[in-house]
Amino acid sequence: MATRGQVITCKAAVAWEPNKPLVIEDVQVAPPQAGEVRIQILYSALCHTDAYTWSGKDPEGLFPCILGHEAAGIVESVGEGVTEVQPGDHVIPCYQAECRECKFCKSGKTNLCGKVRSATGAGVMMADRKSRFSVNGKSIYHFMGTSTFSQYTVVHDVSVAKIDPKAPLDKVCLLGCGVPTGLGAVWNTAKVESGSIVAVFGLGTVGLAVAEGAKAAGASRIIGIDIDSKKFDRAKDFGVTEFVNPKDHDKPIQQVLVDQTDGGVDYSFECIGNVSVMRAALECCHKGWGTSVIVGVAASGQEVCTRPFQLVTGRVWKGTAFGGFKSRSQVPWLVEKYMKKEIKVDEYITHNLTLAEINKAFDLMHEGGCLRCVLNMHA
Ligand SMILES: NC(=O)c1ccc[n+]([C@@H]2O[C@H](COP(=O)([O-])OP(=O)(O)OC[C@H]3O[C@@H](n4cnc5c(N)ncnc54)[C@H](O)[C@@H]3O)[C@@H](O)[C@H]2O)c1
Ligand SMILES: N[C@@H](CCC(=O)N[C@@H](CSCO)C(=O)NCC(=O)O)C(=O)O
Ligand SMILES: [Zn+2]
Ligand SMILES: [Zn+2]
Repeated sequence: MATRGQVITCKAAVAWEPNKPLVIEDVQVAPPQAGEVRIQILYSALCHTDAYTWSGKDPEGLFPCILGHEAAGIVESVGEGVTEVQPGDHVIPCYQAECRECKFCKSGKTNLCGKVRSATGAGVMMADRKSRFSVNGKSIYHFMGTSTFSQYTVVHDVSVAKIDPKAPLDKVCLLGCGVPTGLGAVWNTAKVESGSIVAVFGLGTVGLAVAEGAKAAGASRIIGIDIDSKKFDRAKDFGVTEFVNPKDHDKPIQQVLVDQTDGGVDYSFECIGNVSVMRAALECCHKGWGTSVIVGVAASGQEVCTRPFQLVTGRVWKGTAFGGFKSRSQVPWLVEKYMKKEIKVDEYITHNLTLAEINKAFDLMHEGGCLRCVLNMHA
């Protein structure tokens, strides 16, 4: 390829400062070093976590940076020693790496991987602790090891899932974050059994994917909780069987749910990032066995609390990152499930815009009607 080994200048949305509009810049993207992969990003969706870091509330947020972590593209070139992907491969960048060698990967107990986490948290690449992005010589930080709001990005080889080239990249880009997170929270983290009563707090993409996963797992009731009643009609298509708006009740929402479910739900999922709701989600669980899974990402300085008695009496509090899925191994499997129409993806896409329209896409995210907005990165 003509660009192999060369610096590529391309368009990217740069977050120069928290909360200031992203700026489409000509960005220089350095060639991949050993163990790295340069990807042409074709489609990138926006996730609530991008907005969270952009807002300045993420303790790991670094500026200037290139956000974005839910995307799909084609490998442009690879660095020395990269064997599992080659130029032309269709891939999904994975913010949760999978090296298959570290203590975490070998534990059999978690999907977290320790190999590159310190570098991705510091916005740099492992090899030299430097960024591959710059604008007129000024270094720009990476984000979550993916930085997909750029036409080209560089990621670690342990952070790339090779997928079926027949899969439509404008759709399967969603399998980089929100949909797997919700499905996996149910299937891997909670392990919901058939007949269970499930409560889902927050009916955005992640909450709807929880509902979809719970329906597939055979849940008998799936109660959707959201402060926006307009969410319910759409939620029914994803498996939600009942809807509760906390604003319609004087009692705390946990009490409302306990009353409606003969003592509490079997499983609850917090898909908002609000620590008060996290508490409610735990406390609406059934005494003795109810399990609550935290999926939402809360702002710096926020802490969860409850009476320890809630746990003493058998409720279990858990959290999940990327739904517990092993990224490189299982993202291709999720793509296959989509191709066989076993999981929804298209249904989560409510808007399609271009990279140049990225600020409008973030505005849409804060409106109730938007689930996922997919950006065409080269239109
Ligand atoms: N753990 C992970 O790996 C992971 C992965 C992806 C996203 N996330 C996080 O999951 C959360 C949800 O993401 P999303 O993209 O679905 O977000 P979203 O903004 O689309 O959805 C959130 C929903 O919560 C509702 N809501 C807000 N406040 C509420 C309240 N007090 N009570 C009830 N409902 C309320 C909103 O109306 C909205 O429907 C975010 O915090 C995101 O950062 C975590
Ligand atoms: N940097 C934040 C934490 C953000 C966070 O929890 N990220 C989730 C993925 S959200 C995707 O939309 C995650 O996977 N966390 C595990 C990890 O980052 O290793 C903070 O510090 O609060
Ligand atoms: Zn995300
Ligand atoms: Zn690992």
